[in-house]
Amino acid sequence: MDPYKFRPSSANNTPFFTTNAGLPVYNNDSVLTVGSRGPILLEDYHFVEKIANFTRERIPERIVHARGASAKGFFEVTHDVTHLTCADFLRAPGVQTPVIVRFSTVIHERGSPETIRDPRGFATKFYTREGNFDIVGNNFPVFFIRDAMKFPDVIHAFKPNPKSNIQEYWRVLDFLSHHPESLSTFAWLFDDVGVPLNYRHMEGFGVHAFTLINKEGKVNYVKFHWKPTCGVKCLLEEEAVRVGGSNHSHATQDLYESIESGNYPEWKLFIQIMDPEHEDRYDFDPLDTTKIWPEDLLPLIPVGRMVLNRNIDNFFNENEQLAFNPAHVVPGIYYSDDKMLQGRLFAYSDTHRYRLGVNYLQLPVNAPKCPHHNNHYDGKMNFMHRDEEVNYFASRYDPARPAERFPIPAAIIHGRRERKVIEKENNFKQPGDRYRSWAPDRQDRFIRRWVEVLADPKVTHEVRSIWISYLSQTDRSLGQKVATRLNVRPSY
Ligand code: HEM
Repeated sequence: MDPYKFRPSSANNTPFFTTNAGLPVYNNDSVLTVGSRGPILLEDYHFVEKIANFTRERIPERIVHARGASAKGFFEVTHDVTHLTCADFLRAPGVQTPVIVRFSTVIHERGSPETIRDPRGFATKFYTREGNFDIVGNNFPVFFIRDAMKFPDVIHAFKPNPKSNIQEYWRVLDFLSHHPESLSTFAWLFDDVGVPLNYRHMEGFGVHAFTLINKEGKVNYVKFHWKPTCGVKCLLEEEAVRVGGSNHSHATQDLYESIESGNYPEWKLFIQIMDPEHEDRYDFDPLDTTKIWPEDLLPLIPVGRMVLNRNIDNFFNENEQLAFNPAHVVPGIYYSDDKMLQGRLFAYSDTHRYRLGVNYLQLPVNAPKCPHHNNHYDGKMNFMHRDEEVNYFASRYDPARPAERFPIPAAIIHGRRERKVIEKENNFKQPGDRYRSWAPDRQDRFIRRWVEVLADPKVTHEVRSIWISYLSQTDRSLGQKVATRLNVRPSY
Protein backbone atom coordinates (compact mmCIF):
# COMPACT_ATOMS: atom_id res chain seq x y z
CA MET A 1 0.00 0.00 0.00
CA ASP A 2 1.26 3.47 -0.90
CA PRO A 3 1.07 5.23 2.50
CA TYR A 4 0.54 8.58 0.76
CA LYS A 5 -2.57 7.34 -1.05
CA PHE A 6 -4.07 5.84 2.10
CA ARG A 7 -7.66 6.90 2.73
CA PRO A 8 -9.49 5.89 5.93
CA SER A 9 -12.29 3.53 4.94
CA SER A 10 -13.69 0.09 5.79
CA ALA A 11 -11.58 -1.25 2.91
CA ASN A 12 -8.47 -0.47 4.95
CA ASN A 13 -9.60 -2.06 8.22
CA THR A 14 -7.02 -4.05 10.22
CA PRO A 15 -8.20 -7.46 11.43
CA PHE A 16 -7.48 -6.35 15.03
CA PHE A 17 -8.51 -3.27 17.03
CA THR A 18 -6.41 -0.14 16.99
CA THR A 19 -6.73 3.41 18.25
CA ASN A 20 -7.60 6.09 15.68
CA ALA A 21 -3.87 6.76 15.54
CA GLY A 22 -3.43 3.16 14.37
CA LEU A 23 -1.83 1.87 17.59
CA PRO A 24 -2.73 -1.75 18.40
CA VAL A 25 -5.29 -2.29 21.17
CA TYR A 26 -4.79 -5.62 22.94
CA ASN A 27 -7.69 -5.27 25.36
CA ASN A 28 -11.00 -3.64 24.37
CA ASP A 29 -12.94 -5.03 27.37
CA SER A 30 -11.46 -3.67 30.58
CA VAL A 31 -10.31 -0.24 31.66
CA LEU A 32 -6.77 0.17 32.99
CA THR A 33 -6.94 0.36 36.80
CA VAL A 34 -4.54 0.43 39.73
CA GLY A 35 -4.82 -3.17 40.80
CA SER A 36 -7.79 -5.26 39.69
CA ARG A 37 -10.35 -3.14 41.63
CA GLY A 38 -8.64 0.27 41.82
CA PRO A 39 -9.39 3.65 40.15
CA ILE A 40 -8.94 4.20 36.41
CA LEU A 41 -5.65 5.62 35.23
CA LEU A 42 -5.80 8.73 33.05
CA GLU A 43 -3.04 7.14 30.99
CA ASP A 44 -5.61 4.66 29.59
CA TYR A 45 -5.41 6.50 26.28
CA HIS A 46 -7.62 4.00 24.43
CA PHE A 47 -10.42 4.33 26.99
CA VAL A 48 -10.25 8.15 27.07
CA GLU A 49 -10.31 8.32 23.24
CA LYS A 50 -13.15 5.80 23.02
CA ILE A 51 -15.38 7.75 25.42
CA ALA A 52 -14.39 11.15 24.00
CA ASN A 53 -15.30 9.99 20.49
CA PHE A 54 -18.56 8.56 21.72
CA THR A 55 -19.61 11.74 23.54
CA ARG A 56 -19.08 13.68 20.30
CA GLU A 57 -20.96 11.32 17.98
CA ARG A 58 -23.88 13.64 17.41
CA ILE A 59 -23.64 16.80 15.38
CA PRO A 60 -26.36 19.46 15.57
CA GLU A 61 -29.44 18.24 13.78
CA ARG A 62 -30.84 20.31 10.92
CA ILE A 63 -32.91 23.18 12.33
CA VAL A 64 -35.67 22.05 9.96
CA HIS A 65 -36.00 18.72 8.08
CA ALA A 66 -34.02 16.90 10.80
CA ARG A 67 -35.79 13.58 10.19
CA GLY A 68 -34.96 12.08 6.82
CA ALA A 69 -33.84 9.20 4.65
CA SER A 70 -31.66 9.22 1.56
CA ALA A 71 -30.92 7.03 -1.44
CA LYS A 72 -28.83 7.17 -4.60
CA GLY A 73 -29.50 6.61 -8.26
CA PHE A 74 -29.45 8.37 -11.58
CA PHE A 75 -31.31 10.98 -13.58
CA GLU A 76 -31.79 10.38 -17.29
CA VAL A 77 -32.86 12.94 -19.87
CA THR A 78 -35.81 11.65 -21.89
CA HIS A 79 -36.76 14.79 -23.86
CA ASP A 80 -34.78 17.44 -25.67
CA VAL A 81 -34.87 20.78 -23.79
CA THR A 82 -31.77 22.35 -25.34
CA HIS A 83 -33.94 25.13 -26.81
CA LEU A 84 -34.62 26.16 -23.19
CA THR A 85 -31.31 25.64 -21.39
CA CYS A 86 -27.62 25.14 -22.06
CA ALA A 87 -27.26 23.01 -18.89
CA ASP A 88 -24.74 20.33 -19.81
CA PHE A 89 -26.51 17.53 -17.91
CA LEU A 90 -29.65 18.21 -20.01
CA ARG A 91 -27.68 18.25 -23.28
CA ALA A 92 -29.43 15.29 -24.98
CA PRO A 93 -31.92 12.50 -24.36
CA GLY A 94 -30.18 9.47 -22.90
CA VAL A 95 -27.62 11.45 -20.85
CA GLN A 96 -27.44 10.11 -17.29
CA THR A 97 -26.27 11.95 -14.16
CA PRO A 98 -25.72 10.38 -10.72
CA VAL A 99 -27.99 11.74 -7.98
CA ILE A 100 -28.58 11.49 -4.26
CA VAL A 101 -32.02 12.29 -2.85
CA ARG A 102 -33.04 13.04 0.72
CA PHE A 103 -36.66 12.87 1.81
CA SER A 104 -37.64 14.36 5.14
CA THR A 105 -40.32 15.68 7.44
CA VAL A 106 -39.95 19.33 8.38
CA ILE A 107 -40.75 20.23 11.93
CA HIS A 108 -39.88 17.54 14.38
CA GLU A 109 -36.60 16.13 15.60
CA ARG A 110 -34.26 13.54 14.14
CA GLY A 111 -36.01 10.57 15.76
CA SER A 112 -39.62 11.68 15.31
CA PRO A 113 -42.31 9.49 13.70
CA GLU A 114 -42.71 9.61 9.93
CA THR A 115 -46.50 9.58 10.13
CA ILE A 116 -47.01 13.17 11.26
CA ARG A 117 -49.04 15.72 9.33
CA ASP A 118 -46.24 17.89 7.99
CA PRO A 119 -44.85 18.85 4.59
CA ARG A 120 -42.17 16.45 3.33
CA GLY A 121 -38.81 17.56 1.96
CA PHE A 122 -37.74 16.21 -1.43
CA ALA A 123 -34.14 17.31 -2.08
CA THR A 124 -32.13 16.09 -5.07
CA LYS A 125 -28.44 16.59 -5.73
CA PHE A 126 -27.32 16.07 -9.33
CA TYR A 127 -23.56 15.41 -9.54
CA THR A 128 -23.13 16.96 -12.99
CA ARG A 129 -19.93 17.44 -15.04
CA GLU A 130 -20.30 21.17 -14.36
CA GLY A 131 -20.68 20.86 -10.59
CA ASN A 132 -23.56 20.04 -8.28
CA PHE A 133 -27.11 21.15 -9.02
CA ASP A 134 -29.56 20.86 -6.11
CA ILE A 135 -33.36 21.01 -6.34
CA VAL A 136 -34.25 21.46 -2.66
CA GLY A 137 -38.00 21.07 -2.81
CA ASN A 138 -41.03 19.80 -0.94
CA ASN A 139 -43.97 17.49 -1.66
CA PHE A 140 -46.28 20.52 -1.80
CA PRO A 141 -45.97 23.02 -4.68
CA VAL A 142 -46.57 26.03 -2.42
CA PHE A 143 -45.25 27.43 0.86
CA PHE A 144 -47.01 29.10 3.82
CA ILE A 145 -45.40 32.50 3.37
CA ARG A 146 -43.93 34.54 0.53
CA ASP A 147 -41.21 36.58 2.23
CA ALA A 148 -37.97 35.14 3.64
CA MET A 149 -38.17 37.58 6.57
CA LYS A 150 -41.01 35.47 8.00
CA PHE A 151 -39.33 32.05 7.76
CA PRO A 152 -37.98 31.87 11.34
CA ASP A 153 -41.41 32.99 12.62
CA VAL A 154 -43.41 30.40 10.70
CA ILE A 155 -41.01 27.66 11.79
CA HIS A 156 -41.09 28.81 15.42
CA ALA A 157 -44.89 28.74 15.33
CA PHE A 158 -44.95 25.16 14.01
CA LYS A 159 -42.11 23.93 16.26
CA PRO A 160 -42.98 22.75 19.77
CA ASN A 161 -44.03 25.36 22.30
CA PRO A 162 -40.74 26.54 23.87
CA LYS A 163 -42.28 26.10 27.33
CA SER A 164 -43.99 22.70 27.02
CA ASN A 165 -41.97 21.27 24.10
CA ILE A 166 -45.27 20.16 22.51
CA GLN A 167 -46.45 21.20 19.06
CA GLU A 168 -49.57 23.28 19.69
CA TYR A 169 -51.71 24.46 16.79
CA TRP A 170 -53.06 27.51 18.62
CA ARG A 171 -49.61 29.00 18.08
CA VAL A 172 -49.69 28.17 14.35
CA LEU A 173 -53.19 29.59 13.97
CA ASP A 174 -52.25 32.69 15.94
CA PHE A 175 -49.19 33.45 13.81
CA LEU A 176 -50.69 32.56 10.45
CA SER A 177 -53.87 34.52 11.20
CA HIS A 178 -51.65 37.42 10.11
CA HIS A 179 -50.92 35.61 6.84
CA PRO A 180 -53.98 34.59 4.82
CA GLU A 181 -51.59 33.62 1.99
CA SER A 182 -50.94 30.47 4.08
CA LEU A 183 -54.39 29.15 3.02
CA SER A 184 -52.78 27.82 -0.18
CA THR A 185 -50.45 25.54 1.74
CA PHE A 186 -53.13 24.57 4.26
CA ALA A 187 -55.05 23.32 1.22
CA TRP A 188 -52.29 20.69 1.00
CA LEU A 189 -51.36 20.22 4.67
CA PHE A 190 -54.96 19.65 5.84
CA ASP A 191 -55.76 17.66 2.71
CA ASP A 192 -55.13 13.90 2.67
CA VAL A 193 -51.64 14.47 1.18
CA GLY A 194 -50.65 16.00 4.54
CA VAL A 195 -49.58 12.47 5.59
CA PRO A 196 -47.99 10.63 2.62
CA LEU A 197 -48.09 6.82 2.64
CA ASN A 198 -44.28 6.81 2.47
CA TYR A 199 -41.53 8.63 0.57
CA ARG A 200 -41.98 6.64 -2.66
CA HIS A 201 -45.58 7.69 -3.17
CA MET A 202 -45.11 11.43 -3.08
CA GLU A 203 -44.65 14.17 -5.63
CA GLY A 204 -41.84 16.70 -5.41
CA PHE A 205 -41.86 20.38 -6.34
CA GLY A 206 -39.07 22.92 -6.62
CA VAL A 207 -41.73 25.42 -5.42
CA HIS A 208 -39.91 28.56 -6.54
CA ALA A 209 -39.61 29.90 -10.04
CA PHE A 210 -36.05 29.45 -11.23
CA THR A 211 -34.72 30.66 -14.59
CA LEU A 212 -33.60 28.61 -17.57
CA ILE A 213 -31.21 30.20 -20.07
CA ASN A 214 -30.34 28.80 -23.45
CA LYS A 215 -27.05 29.37 -25.25
CA GLU A 216 -28.43 32.42 -27.06
CA GLY A 217 -29.16 33.96 -23.67
CA LYS A 218 -32.97 33.64 -23.94
CA VAL A 219 -34.47 33.31 -20.45
CA ASN A 220 -37.61 31.59 -19.23
CA TYR A 221 -38.94 31.17 -15.72
CA VAL A 222 -39.21 27.49 -14.80
CA LYS A 223 -40.86 25.38 -12.11
CA PHE A 224 -39.73 21.80 -11.42
CA HIS A 225 -42.13 18.90 -10.73
CA TRP A 226 -41.34 15.29 -9.77
CA LYS A 227 -44.14 12.75 -10.39
CA PRO A 228 -43.81 9.27 -8.86
CA THR A 229 -44.49 6.47 -11.36
CA CYS A 230 -46.16 4.42 -8.60
CA GLY A 231 -48.68 7.22 -7.96
CA VAL A 232 -49.43 9.46 -4.96
CA LYS A 233 -50.79 7.66 -1.89
CA CYS A 234 -51.56 8.89 1.59
CA LEU A 235 -52.36 7.66 5.09
CA LEU A 236 -55.69 8.70 6.57
CA GLU A 237 -55.77 9.45 10.30
CA GLU A 238 -56.59 5.97 11.60
CA GLU A 239 -54.03 4.34 9.30
CA ALA A 240 -51.38 6.87 10.31
CA VAL A 241 -51.99 6.13 13.98
CA ARG A 242 -51.76 2.39 13.34
CA VAL A 243 -48.62 2.59 11.18
CA GLY A 244 -46.87 5.15 13.38
CA GLY A 245 -47.88 3.31 16.55
CA SER A 246 -45.96 0.22 15.55
CA ASN A 247 -43.07 1.71 13.57
CA HIS A 248 -41.85 5.26 13.84
CA SER A 249 -39.49 4.76 10.84
CA HIS A 250 -41.92 3.17 8.41
CA ALA A 251 -41.04 5.48 5.47
CA THR A 252 -37.28 5.07 5.91
CA GLN A 253 -37.76 1.30 6.09
CA ASP A 254 -40.04 1.26 3.05
CA LEU A 255 -37.50 3.18 0.96
CA TYR A 256 -34.58 1.04 2.09
CA GLU A 257 -36.36 -2.27 1.62
CA SER A 258 -37.85 -1.36 -1.76
CA ILE A 259 -34.41 -0.55 -3.12
CA GLU A 260 -32.85 -3.59 -1.44
CA SER A 261 -35.42 -5.86 -3.11
CA GLY A 262 -34.88 -4.32 -6.57
CA ASN A 263 -38.21 -2.43 -6.58
CA TYR A 264 -36.57 0.86 -7.54
CA PRO A 265 -38.65 3.99 -7.01
CA GLU A 266 -38.88 6.23 -10.06
CA TRP A 267 -40.05 9.79 -10.69
CA LYS A 268 -40.59 11.64 -13.95
CA LEU A 269 -39.29 15.21 -14.07
CA PHE A 270 -41.55 17.82 -15.66
CA ILE A 271 -41.12 21.56 -16.01
CA GLN A 272 -43.46 24.48 -16.48
CA ILE A 273 -42.12 27.38 -18.50
CA MET A 274 -43.16 31.05 -18.41
CA ASP A 275 -41.75 33.84 -20.54
CA PRO A 276 -40.80 36.62 -18.05
CA GLU A 277 -42.25 39.11 -20.54
CA HIS A 278 -45.67 37.54 -19.89
CA GLU A 279 -45.50 37.65 -16.10
CA ASP A 280 -48.11 40.43 -15.83
CA ARG A 281 -50.70 38.39 -17.72
CA TYR A 282 -51.74 36.35 -14.71
CA ASP A 283 -53.93 37.08 -11.70
CA PHE A 284 -51.04 35.98 -9.44
CA ASP A 285 -47.40 36.96 -9.13
CA PRO A 286 -45.36 34.09 -10.63
CA LEU A 287 -42.56 34.75 -8.13
CA ASP A 288 -44.90 34.19 -5.17
CA THR A 289 -44.27 30.88 -3.33
CA THR A 290 -47.90 30.79 -2.16
CA LYS A 291 -49.06 30.27 -5.76
CA ILE A 292 -49.04 27.40 -8.20
CA TRP A 293 -48.84 28.01 -11.93
CA PRO A 294 -52.11 26.50 -13.23
CA GLU A 295 -51.27 23.60 -15.53
CA ASP A 296 -54.05 24.47 -18.00
CA LEU A 297 -52.29 27.81 -18.62
CA LEU A 298 -48.71 26.56 -18.34
CA PRO A 299 -48.66 22.85 -19.17
CA LEU A 300 -46.20 20.31 -17.82
CA ILE A 301 -43.32 19.56 -20.20
CA PRO A 302 -41.53 16.21 -19.76
CA VAL A 303 -37.76 16.34 -19.26
CA GLY A 304 -36.46 13.13 -17.72
CA ARG A 305 -36.74 10.39 -15.18
CA MET A 306 -34.99 9.60 -11.92
CA VAL A 307 -34.46 6.10 -10.58
CA LEU A 308 -33.23 5.41 -7.04
CA ASN A 309 -31.43 2.08 -7.32
CA ARG A 310 -28.80 2.20 -4.53
CA ASN A 311 -29.12 2.45 -0.83
CA ILE A 312 -26.64 4.54 1.07
CA ASP A 313 -23.78 2.70 2.77
CA ASN A 314 -23.75 4.75 5.93
CA PHE A 315 -26.55 6.86 7.39
CA PHE A 316 -24.31 9.37 9.14
CA ASN A 317 -22.03 10.02 6.16
CA GLU A 318 -24.68 10.11 3.49
CA ASN A 319 -27.69 11.48 5.33
CA GLU A 320 -26.61 13.44 8.40
CA GLN A 321 -23.63 14.99 6.63
CA LEU A 322 -25.49 15.51 3.37
CA ALA A 323 -25.90 19.21 2.58
CA PHE A 324 -28.25 20.63 -0.06
CA ASN A 325 -28.34 24.21 -1.20
CA PRO A 326 -30.75 25.92 -3.61
CA ALA A 327 -27.87 28.29 -4.44
CA HIS A 328 -26.16 25.37 -6.22
CA VAL A 329 -27.21 25.92 -9.82
CA VAL A 330 -25.27 24.98 -12.94
CA PRO A 331 -24.74 27.10 -16.09
CA GLY A 332 -28.07 27.22 -17.95
CA ILE A 333 -30.10 27.47 -14.72
CA TYR A 334 -30.36 30.59 -12.56
CA TYR A 335 -32.34 31.99 -9.65
CA SER A 336 -35.37 34.26 -9.91
CA ASP A 337 -36.19 37.30 -7.76
CA ASP A 338 -38.64 35.24 -5.66
CA LYS A 339 -38.13 36.75 -2.18
CA MET A 340 -38.17 33.37 -0.47
CA LEU A 341 -35.63 31.89 -2.85
CA GLN A 342 -33.40 34.94 -2.48
CA GLY A 343 -33.46 34.44 1.31
CA ARG A 344 -32.67 30.76 0.93
CA LEU A 345 -29.59 31.58 -1.14
CA PHE A 346 -27.97 32.84 2.06
CA ALA A 347 -29.40 30.36 4.58
CA TYR A 348 -28.11 26.98 3.49
CA SER A 349 -24.34 27.43 3.25
CA ASP A 350 -24.54 29.49 6.43
CA THR A 351 -26.20 26.65 8.34
CA HIS A 352 -23.86 24.08 6.78
CA ARG A 353 -20.81 25.94 8.03
CA TYR A 354 -22.36 25.86 11.49
CA ARG A 355 -23.74 22.31 11.36
CA LEU A 356 -20.89 20.58 9.50
CA GLY A 357 -17.96 22.99 9.46
CA VAL A 358 -16.35 25.20 6.88
CA ASN A 359 -15.04 22.30 4.80
CA TYR A 360 -18.39 20.51 4.46
CA LEU A 361 -18.09 20.54 0.68
CA GLN A 362 -15.03 18.30 0.95
CA LEU A 363 -17.10 15.52 2.51
CA PRO A 364 -17.42 12.83 -0.18
CA VAL A 365 -21.23 13.01 -0.31
CA ASN A 366 -21.17 16.77 -0.86
CA ALA A 367 -18.07 17.12 -3.03
CA PRO A 368 -18.58 17.62 -6.75
CA LYS A 369 -17.70 14.53 -8.78
CA CYS A 370 -15.97 16.66 -11.42
CA PRO A 371 -12.55 18.33 -11.32
CA HIS A 372 -12.69 21.65 -9.47
CA HIS A 373 -10.27 24.24 -8.24
CA ASN A 374 -10.12 27.50 -6.30
CA ASN A 375 -8.15 29.16 -3.54
CA HIS A 376 -10.62 28.69 -0.69
CA TYR A 377 -8.01 27.21 1.60
CA ASP A 378 -7.46 25.64 5.00
CA GLY A 379 -9.93 25.85 7.89
CA LYS A 380 -10.94 23.14 10.34
CA MET A 381 -10.90 19.55 9.08
CA ASN A 382 -9.35 20.42 5.75
CA PHE A 383 -8.29 17.11 4.25
CA MET A 384 -7.80 18.25 0.68
CA HIS A 385 -4.30 17.31 -0.49
CA ARG A 386 -2.84 20.35 -2.23
CA ASP A 387 0.69 20.85 -3.38
CA GLU A 388 0.46 24.11 -5.34
CA GLU A 389 2.81 26.93 -4.38
CA VAL A 390 0.45 29.62 -5.60
CA ASN A 391 -2.80 30.09 -3.70
CA TYR A 392 -3.75 33.50 -5.02
CA PHE A 393 -5.12 34.81 -8.29
CA ALA A 394 -3.81 36.19 -10.61
CA SER A 395 -0.35 34.71 -10.88
CA ARG A 396 2.17 34.34 -13.67
CA TYR A 397 3.24 31.00 -12.13
CA ASP A 398 -0.22 29.39 -12.17
CA PRO A 399 -2.08 28.67 -15.41
CA ALA A 400 -5.52 28.48 -13.64
CA ARG A 401 -7.86 31.01 -15.26
CA PRO A 402 -11.52 31.97 -14.96
CA ALA A 403 -13.94 29.47 -16.49
CA GLU A 404 -15.51 30.18 -19.84
CA ARG A 405 -18.31 32.68 -19.63
CA PHE A 406 -21.85 31.29 -19.60
CA PRO A 407 -25.10 33.25 -20.01
CA ILE A 408 -26.90 34.68 -16.99
CA PRO A 409 -30.15 36.72 -17.06
CA ALA A 410 -29.42 40.07 -18.70
CA ALA A 411 -32.50 41.93 -17.39
CA ILE A 412 -31.73 45.37 -15.97
CA ILE A 413 -32.88 45.67 -12.37
CA HIS A 414 -33.81 49.07 -10.95
CA GLY A 415 -36.07 50.44 -8.24
CA ARG A 416 -36.27 52.25 -4.92
CA ARG A 417 -35.20 50.45 -1.73
CA GLU A 418 -38.44 49.09 -0.29
CA ARG A 419 -39.82 46.58 2.19
CA LYS A 420 -43.09 45.66 0.54
CA VAL A 421 -45.73 43.00 0.19
CA ILE A 422 -46.22 42.04 -3.47
CA GLU A 423 -49.14 43.72 -5.22
CA LYS A 424 -51.15 40.74 -6.49
CA GLU A 425 -51.82 38.95 -3.22
CA ASN A 426 -54.87 37.02 -4.46
CA ASN A 427 -54.78 34.82 -1.34
CA PHE A 428 -58.02 32.87 -1.66
CA LYS A 429 -58.68 31.91 -5.29
CA GLN A 430 -56.23 29.03 -5.68
CA PRO A 431 -57.02 27.28 -2.36
CA GLY A 432 -60.73 27.73 -3.19
CA ASP A 433 -60.30 26.15 -6.65
CA ARG A 434 -58.42 23.27 -5.08
CA TYR A 435 -61.06 22.69 -2.40
CA ARG A 436 -63.87 22.77 -4.99
CA SER A 437 -62.04 20.18 -7.14
CA TRP A 438 -62.33 17.54 -4.38
CA ALA A 439 -64.99 14.87 -3.92
CA PRO A 440 -67.36 15.50 -0.95
CA ASP A 441 -65.64 12.97 1.37
CA ARG A 442 -62.26 14.62 0.79
CA GLN A 443 -63.79 18.05 1.45
CA ASP A 444 -65.31 16.67 4.62
CA ARG A 445 -61.96 15.39 5.93
CA PHE A 446 -60.46 18.83 5.21
CA ILE A 447 -63.28 20.50 7.15
CA ARG A 448 -62.87 18.05 10.05
CA ARG A 449 -59.16 18.86 10.32
CA TRP A 450 -59.93 22.58 10.46
CA VAL A 451 -62.63 22.06 13.07
CA GLU A 452 -60.26 19.99 15.17
CA VAL A 453 -57.55 22.65 15.36
CA LEU A 454 -59.94 25.59 15.69
CA ALA A 455 -61.85 23.88 18.51
CA ASP A 456 -58.82 24.04 20.81
CA PRO A 457 -59.92 26.17 23.80
CA LYS A 458 -56.62 28.05 23.59
CA VAL A 459 -57.66 29.45 20.18
CA THR A 460 -59.31 32.76 21.02
CA HIS A 461 -62.66 33.84 19.64
CA GLU A 462 -60.84 36.51 17.63
CA VAL A 463 -58.45 34.05 15.96
CA ARG A 464 -61.26 31.56 15.32
CA SER A 465 -63.35 34.28 13.65
CA ILE A 466 -60.43 35.40 11.49
CA TRP A 467 -59.93 31.86 10.22
CA ILE A 468 -63.60 31.38 9.52
CA SER A 469 -63.56 34.60 7.56
CA TYR A 470 -60.50 33.39 5.59
CA LEU A 471 -62.13 30.01 4.95
CA SER A 472 -65.31 31.75 3.80
CA GLN A 473 -63.32 33.88 1.38
CA THR A 474 -61.71 30.69 0.10
CA ASP A 475 -65.10 29.07 -0.41
CA ARG A 476 -68.34 30.36 1.09
CA SER A 477 -69.73 26.92 1.92
CA LEU A 478 -66.41 25.80 3.42
CA GLY A 479 -66.46 28.73 5.87
CA GLN A 480 -70.10 28.08 6.67
CA LYS A 481 -69.57 24.38 7.37
CA VAL A 482 -66.59 24.99 9.65
CA ALA A 483 -68.49 27.77 11.46
CA THR A 484 -71.57 25.61 11.95
CA ARG A 485 -69.58 22.74 13.41
CA LEU A 486 -67.81 25.15 15.75
CA ASN A 487 -71.01 26.95 16.57
CA VAL A 488 -69.56 30.28 15.44
CA ARG A 489 -71.32 32.82 13.23
CA PRO A 490 -69.34 33.51 10.04
CA SER A 491 -68.34 37.19 9.86
CA TYR A 492 -68.33 38.01 6.13
C1 HEM B 1 -36.47 31.68 3.44
C2 HEM B 1 -36.97 30.48 3.50
C3 HEM B 1 -36.20 29.29 3.95
C4 HEM B 1 -35.12 29.20 4.78
C5 HEM B 1 -34.39 30.33 5.48
C6 HEM B 1 -34.78 27.80 4.89
C7 HEM B 1 -33.76 27.29 5.67
C8 HEM B 1 -33.44 25.96 5.78
C9 HEM B 1 -32.42 25.43 6.62
C10 HEM B 1 -31.53 26.26 7.55
C11 HEM B 1 -32.37 24.10 6.44
C12 HEM B 1 -31.46 23.09 7.12
C13 HEM B 1 -30.38 22.73 6.13
C14 HEM B 1 -29.32 21.85 6.71
O1 HEM B 1 -29.06 21.91 7.92
O2 HEM B 1 -28.70 21.10 5.91
C15 HEM B 1 -33.37 23.77 5.47
C16 HEM B 1 -33.61 22.52 4.98
C17 HEM B 1 -34.47 22.26 3.97
N1 HEM B 1 -35.31 23.15 3.35
FE1 HEM B 1 -35.45 25.09 3.70
N2 HEM B 1 -35.63 27.07 4.14
C18 HEM B 1 -36.52 27.94 3.55
C19 HEM B 1 -37.55 27.62 2.71
C20 HEM B 1 -37.73 26.40 2.15
C21 HEM B 1 -38.69 26.11 1.12
C22 HEM B 1 -39.66 27.11 0.49
C23 HEM B 1 -38.53 24.79 0.81
C24 HEM B 1 -39.25 24.00 -0.23
C25 HEM B 1 -39.22 24.39 -1.47
C26 HEM B 1 -37.47 24.26 1.63
C27 HEM B 1 -37.00 22.97 1.58
C28 HEM B 1 -36.02 22.47 2.40
C29 HEM B 1 -35.61 21.08 2.39
C30 HEM B 1 -36.14 19.97 1.50
C31 HEM B 1 -34.64 20.95 3.38
C32 HEM B 1 -33.93 19.67 3.79
C33 HEM B 1 -32.71 19.42 2.95
C34 HEM B 1 -32.09 18.11 3.36
O3 HEM B 1 -32.73 17.06 3.16
O4 HEM B 1 -30.97 18.13 3.91
N3 HEM B 1 -37.01 25.26 2.44
N4 HEM B 1 -34.03 24.92 5.09
